[in-house]
Amino acid sequence: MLSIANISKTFFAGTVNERRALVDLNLELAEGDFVTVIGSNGAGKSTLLNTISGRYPIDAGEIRIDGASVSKLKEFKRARYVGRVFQDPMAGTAPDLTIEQNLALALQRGKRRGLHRGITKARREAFATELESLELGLENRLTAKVGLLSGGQRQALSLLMAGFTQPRILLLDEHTAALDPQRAALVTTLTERIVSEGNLTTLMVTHNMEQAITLGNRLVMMHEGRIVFEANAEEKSKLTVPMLLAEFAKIKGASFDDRALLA
Ligand SMILES: Nc1ncnc2c1ncn2[C@@H]1O[C@H](COP(=O)(O)OP(=O)(O)OP(=O)(O)O)[C@@H](O)[C@H]1O
Repeated sequence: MLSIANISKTFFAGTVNERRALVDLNLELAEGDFVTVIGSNGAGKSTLLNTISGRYPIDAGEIRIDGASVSKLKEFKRARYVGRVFQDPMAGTAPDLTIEQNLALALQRGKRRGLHRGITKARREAFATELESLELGLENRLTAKVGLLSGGQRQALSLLMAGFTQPRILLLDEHTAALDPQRAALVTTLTERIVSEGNLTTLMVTHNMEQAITLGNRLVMMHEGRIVFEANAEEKSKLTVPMLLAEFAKIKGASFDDRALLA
């Protein structure tokens, strides 16, 4: 479904600031796979997501979605395949639009043709039902500007919107990291629900090893632009945090004060 073959990405190539963010990386996702991605700081996790979304062009290799190469497609053209929720709660929603306007935009993006833009009574009711499931009281605030919401509320809304668009790939980039533990737990539960209800093929970057083990059916560990450890569904079901730490310790040069180890 998503095929990443021998991709490389170097920033500032040939200068003193050269950074090899991805090095000949390969990853295949089957339909419905939910892969958690962990790794040291600067391992290339965000860059991997950014190359899939088209934010950064790759230097070499190929990215295919459903067999078709998207390597040369611009970010806005890939947006119809790719849903994304970032660490920054401010990034996924439009602050000056109301909750219902944000939801309507997301819905429109999912069904590209033959959809009128208006917010009908029926649609407003459908939005309210969806929002009710978040248990954040947002169903009563459909006409409130999204900029007024808390970080956790915005993240929950971003996820709901990503689910609406039925993306071929959902990219989650530390999307619970900026939230307090209670809100992070809520957004984590919502993530599981939206991914499983939509059978969404998902890549989720996290620094939280417990979360990386609990969520999804596969896990990959990155270091210096490469995948250095992988666990399939069966292996993952037996994984523990100490086992992951042991894998991490095998990596030459990985530092023990890395955030990834402390999460
Ligand atoms: N836009 C950019 N310009 C220059 N260098 C970049 C850019 N984005 C990433 N890099 C570099 O590429 C490497 C990989 O960075 P990336 O952000 O992908 O790592 P990460 O695994 O997501 O790290 P973290 O866990 O710290 O967020 C790093 O050396 C980083 O400095």
